[in-house]
Parts: sequence; C-alpha cells; structure tokens
Amino acid sequence: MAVYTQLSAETLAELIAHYDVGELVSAKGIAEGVSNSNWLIDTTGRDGAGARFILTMYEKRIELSDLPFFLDLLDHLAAQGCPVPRTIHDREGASFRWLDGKAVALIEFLPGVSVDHPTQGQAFHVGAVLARMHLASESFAASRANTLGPETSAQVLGDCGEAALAEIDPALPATIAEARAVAESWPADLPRAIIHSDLFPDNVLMRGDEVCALIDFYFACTDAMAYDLAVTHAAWSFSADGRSYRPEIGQALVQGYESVRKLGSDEREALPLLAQGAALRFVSSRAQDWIETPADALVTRKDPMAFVRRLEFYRREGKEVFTA
Ligand SMILES: Nc1ncnc2c1ncn2[C@@H]1O[C@H](COP(=O)(O)OP(=O)(O)OP(=O)(O)O)[C@@H](O)[C@H]1O
Ligand SMILES: N[C@@H](CCO)C(=O)O
Repeated sequence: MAVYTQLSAETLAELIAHYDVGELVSAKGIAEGVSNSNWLIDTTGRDGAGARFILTMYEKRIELSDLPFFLDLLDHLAAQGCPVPRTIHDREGASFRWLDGKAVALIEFLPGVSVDHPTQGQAFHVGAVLARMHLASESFAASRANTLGPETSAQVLGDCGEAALAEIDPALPATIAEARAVAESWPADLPRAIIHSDLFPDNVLMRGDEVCALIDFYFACTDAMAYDLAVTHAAWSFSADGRSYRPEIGQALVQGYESVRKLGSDEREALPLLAQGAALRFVSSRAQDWIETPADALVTRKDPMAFVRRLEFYRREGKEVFTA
C-alpha cells in the first residue's frame, strides 16, 4: 500500500484549485509503488470534458533539490515526442508545491498496464523507446550524478556487513568482494546521456506492443547509455526469481535498442560487466531494504537473491549473452 499520508477531500480540492485543470471530482489512493504516495485524480477538466492525473507526494529517498531535475526532464522528454508523462505546472508556473511540509507534483496520466511476462515484440519496443529517450535527452541542459554507481553498491554491501548479509542468505557476503572488483574495472569513457536507470517492467505502461509511458524517473541521472540498457536487460529478461534467463527477450531488447541507436564496439564489449554492475546495484539496495524493513511491515521486501542469480549468470555467460 503506497499511501503514506492521508489527505482530506478539502485539502485535495484546495490543492487542485492551484492548477488550471478544472475542479476535483475524485481522488483514489494507488496501492502500487513503495517510495511515494500516489493518488489517481479525476477533475472536471479545463473544458468540462474531464481529465485524469497522478498526484505524487514525495515521501522518502528523493533529495528535494533533485526534484526540479526530475520534473523538468519529464517535460523535456515529452516535448521531444517520448512517451513520458508531462508535469502539470500550477497557475504560477511551479512544477511542484508544498503540502503538509511535503513536496507534491501533479503528473499527466497516461494509459497502459505493466506487463509481468513480456513478449519479444514488447521487449523490442521497450529497447527502442529506451534508445529514443537517450537521444532525446542530449538536448536537456541539466545533469545529475549517478549516486548508485558500482562504488556505492560496494559501499552499501560493505556497510550491511557480512553477518547481516549471511542472515538473509549464505551466498550474499561474497557479493561485497565482487562489487569491489566490478567497481575497480568499471569503464570510464562510454558515451553518456540521461539514463532512466530503473526501467523495470513496473515502470513501463504498455498497450499490446506499444509503449504508452515510461514512468518513475526518480533515479534518472547522467551515466553510460549502455549501462541503462544493461539495467533494462537484467530487469526484463529473467523470471522474477532470476533462476531462468529468457534469451529471446534479452535479444529483442538489444535489437530494439539498436534499431534506434547502434551500440559502439566499446559499449558491446562492456555490456557483460555493466550487467554485473546493474545486478549488484539491485542486490545492494534490496539487501539494505531487507535489513532496514521489519519482516511484518506492510511493504513487501524484494529478494536480493533474485539479482545475485542474475549476477552469477552474467559472470558465467560473459559476452555470449550480448552477441546477436
Ligand atoms: N503518469 C502515470 N500515468 C498512469 N499511471 C501512473 C503514472 N504514474 C504512476 N502511475 C501508476 O501509479 C503506480 C505507482 O507509481 P510509481 O511506480 O511511480 O510509484 P512509486 O512509489 O513512486 O515508485 P516505486 O515504488 O516504483 O519506487 C504505477 O504502478 C502506475 O500504475
Ligand atoms: N526496481 C528496484 C527498486 C528501485 O530501486 C528493484 O526491483 O529492486
């Protein structure tokens, strides 16, 4: 359940009145998501024909100084024709407002559903849209450092400590040394752009093969484009528990990406290591969350071992995985 803050109908109506979107008709809390509180908002619309939005209240994990970067990025990508929801600005032009001491933003609602078991056609289109997003971001002036790179993964796992990691699973402590080794050989000069860096199936809304929306840009940052493809590969091409690889999905993703932007030989060469770094990024954040979240909390903890299995797969299979 991701509505951490209760807002009264009056408070919501007053908030919506700051936007040129008509009057509030209904507001429903959205159960999906764990980071922020989200509501599905219906209004009468500017022309009385009705309009729908997502209201997000930023609860944790987001540096508020980064918020203008994330919200302006949505506007930029949407203006470039990418399937990304626009930020609705208030009557004074602000992209976010304050409510009960927390930042809130009104975001365009886009249709579509997240898929659990993608088809090849869907993976191809997701790869293509990822490449379009990278190219469209080149004209975006702002930048943001990746705060969750390989060195952070090593640091986070080290801070968790071997004993706490071993309590989750005996295979986890070894990932500390692996993360350090990956960080040491991390490529420094691959072509960069703004990357999504968390493009899991639940952050893509689809209708059939069509990508209707990429959402949840709150980890977006400036980094290697091939790393973003590696994250997406790790997120889409395996069963949820990471035990079985779906080669047709992995290949379709890369082919879709290359139908828009060809990978350089340096990027292709780096993909096996980038994919290990991607797997470690999610091992580390999941392990940290596991330790910090009580077992009886309302939020379901995500299993770090699902990404340890991916890590082992990428290390074992090497470049074969990314050879078309
Ligand atoms: N622009 C949008 N258009 C339509 N639906 C959306 C939009 N943004 C979010 N949603 C819906 O709201 C749900 C929660 O959003 P989101 O995944 O961004 O939550 P979060 O808590 O911010 O993220 P997370 O838990 O992934 O860190 C999504 O699964 C999706 O169903
Ligand atoms: N998509 C991530 C959560 C955001 O960091 C995961 O599945 O672990």
